[in-house]
Amino acid sequence: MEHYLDDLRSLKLEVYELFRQHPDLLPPVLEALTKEQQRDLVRKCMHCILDAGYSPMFFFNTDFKKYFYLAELLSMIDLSTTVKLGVQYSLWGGSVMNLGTERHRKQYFEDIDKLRLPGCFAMTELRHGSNVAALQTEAVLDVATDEWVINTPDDGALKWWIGNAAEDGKMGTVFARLKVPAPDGSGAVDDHGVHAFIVPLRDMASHELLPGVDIRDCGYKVGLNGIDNGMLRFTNVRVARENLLDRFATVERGGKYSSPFTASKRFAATLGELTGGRVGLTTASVGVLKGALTIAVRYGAQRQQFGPPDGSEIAVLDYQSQQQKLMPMLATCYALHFTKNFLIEQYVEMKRTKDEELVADVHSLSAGLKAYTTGYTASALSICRECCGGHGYAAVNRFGALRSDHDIFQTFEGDNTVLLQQVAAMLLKRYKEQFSGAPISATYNYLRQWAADTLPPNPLVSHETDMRHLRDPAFLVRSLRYRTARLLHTAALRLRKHTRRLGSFHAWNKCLPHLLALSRAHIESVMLDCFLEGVNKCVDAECRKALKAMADLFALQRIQSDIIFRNDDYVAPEKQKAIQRLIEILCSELRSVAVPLVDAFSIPDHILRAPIGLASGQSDPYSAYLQSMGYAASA
Ligand SMILES: CCCCCCCCCCCCC/C=C/C(=O)SCCNC(=O)CCNC(=O)[C@H](O)C(C)(C)COP(=O)(O)OP(=O)(O)OC[C@H]1O[C@@H](n2cnc3c(N)ncnc32)[C@H](O)[C@@H]1OP(=O)(O)O
Ligand SMILES: Cc1cc2nc3c(=O)[nH]c(=O)nc-3n(C[C@H](O)[C@H](O)[C@H](O)COP(=O)(O)OP(=O)(O)OC[C@H]3O[C@@H](n4cnc5c(N)ncnc54)[C@H](O)[C@@H]3O)c2cc1C
Repeated sequence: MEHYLDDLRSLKLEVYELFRQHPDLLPPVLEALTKEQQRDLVRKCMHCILDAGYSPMFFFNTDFKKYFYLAELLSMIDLSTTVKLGVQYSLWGGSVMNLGTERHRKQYFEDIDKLRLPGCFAMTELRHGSNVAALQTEAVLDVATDEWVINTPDDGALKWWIGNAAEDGKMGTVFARLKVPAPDGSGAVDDHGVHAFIVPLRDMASHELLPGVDIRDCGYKVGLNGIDNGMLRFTNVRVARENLLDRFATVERGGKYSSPFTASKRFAATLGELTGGRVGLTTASVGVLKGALTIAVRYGAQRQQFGPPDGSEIAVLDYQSQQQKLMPMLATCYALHFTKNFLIEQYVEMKRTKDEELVADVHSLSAGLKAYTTGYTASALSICRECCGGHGYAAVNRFGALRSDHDIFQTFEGDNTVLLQQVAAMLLKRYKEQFSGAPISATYNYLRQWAADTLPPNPLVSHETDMRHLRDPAFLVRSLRYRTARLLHTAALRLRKHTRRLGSFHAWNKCLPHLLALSRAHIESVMLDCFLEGVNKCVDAECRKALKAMADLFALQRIQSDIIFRNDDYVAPEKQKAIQRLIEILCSELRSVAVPLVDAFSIPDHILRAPIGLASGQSDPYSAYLQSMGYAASA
């Protein structure tokens, strides 16, 4: 394992060194580029990475840990480049490799890998984004010519937001309703639902749009303007029958459709292509969170404002308000660090075994963690900016660009609210299984003893205020599991009650806030488990002490802030007060090691590029900032 960590460390050093040698490729923060200039910069960045031998497709195909680590490394370099690479390799490349068969892999892998074949992942339409099953683009088989005829039936079916489409994409994986003649010869058409098709968009030589393909530019966005998102309309675009990505369903010459899977399993498999992108977005978002905290903690540790009448001014990080904003965030960042590593391990195992249970588990965990992480990072970016006061608002200190670019992480690759519901659905499914005696997979095995967990603790425990007890991992783990089990049990009861009267769809909607709370509770429970495993594996005593303090703070803050723990007297009032006191103590303790904890993210100054947050600025915090604003360097 140690050897592999060295491998990742050298990847980090090499990639960051690459950008030290090419500072011109780092997006400027002092001047606003047009979208065309940003797109050009992204193309140069991508080629620089590929020319240096970092082939994302090779990593994607052979070493997922490096692939996803590359996403984290690139996130503080430029999110447009990160996402554009993700579109090319995770989505366009991934869909061809994983929804297609050996024939498609042979035909396209090399050109996709070498960026000779820039491509798109055309799923979303104007009227449907989250609801993939309702997509309307159609692919009708013309039996006479043995071709699919791809059409956009109306404006609502215009493909929208498609990355790489407006300028660069030569081809795309287009998600369309597969329609073939009904086998009974009646002349009717069978609609087999959404499938994936390879559709050429532009001439390989002239780059002109092909007949029947109309592409418009989505124009300026809130951020990520280095990506050329486009709208696509197809008018009788003809592609060979072989262009159906036919790993999960086939159509023979003459139009016979067959699939070894049920429609739902086939749909799940098609959607499975999105899982890798969600893992990638999670790791990239953790990278942004680490960067934002590095800036805010370093700045807070040296920015002085006010002080006692008889003394000098103090660092703003010495104020409890600042500590209680940033230390729980630092703890959550470390929790997410360990959990995204767990997710990647699970993803690698899933790709190795193709185990159905694990596929479902990883779908749920990746959906939940992508939603949790990107939502947390989005709010953290605002809090970190605010913790830096006015100087956090200077473009040169990067919070603005990071916030604009990262914002959409909460929506694309699956809207967060929609994805969290996938977690609740999975938990309810496992909950029902446990009563039918079906095996419960690893991630959910704490549901096995949910009955015990949902019982309020005996009064001795709910009134226990001893610090050792409050920091006992058994208490912390059991509390978060109790919350999930309680929410799951009551959600199942409520759904059963309301379904009888409202039907399942409206019952689900009536319980939606409850279900979203259940999903978040589950994700936080998994995060604490991963965090404590990371603590136990840490060999350095000092480091382990700091990690344990953060793990305790992470869990205690969740217990302190969630009303459910007081509803059932799980935590009595005096225990709640003791928890609050302990949180303040832990924040104060962690403040003293906060800078080493963000230094440990080891984001070099030439990548961080925020003058108020540079490691080199710790002695004289203003010199780098003054220089960046055009003042001469201090002697
Ligand atoms: C080198 C650098 C690398 C960088 C890498 C980092 C970046 C990564 C890439 C970033 C790219 C960003 C650009 C953006 C691209 C996009 O946005 S692409 C489009 C994204 N769109 C979506 O995500 C659509 C979201 N909607 C859905 O996923 C589905 O519609 C749904 C909501 C999940 C399904 O809803 P519904 O129709 O109600 O069906 P269900 O009953 O819920 O599901 C049916 C069954 O399918 C299972 N399932 C669903 N999804 C998956 C999955 N992903 N994997 C496996 N299984 C799945 C679901 O559990 C159901 O199963 P059963 O219960 O057993 O029936
Ligand atoms: C910059 C950018 C790049 C993109 N790149 C691509 C790409 O390359 N390829 C591609 O195919 N797509 C891409 N997309 C589209 C993206 O995948 C969709 O925007 C996303 O899937 C959400 O769909 P939507 O925008 O239609 O929102 P909707 O699904 O309409 O959601 C709108 C609101 O309704 C809520 N909502 C929807 N359904 C429910 C529900 N069941 N329960 C509760 N609330 C609900 C959502 O939470 C959200 O707040 C991109 C989008 C952007 C902005």
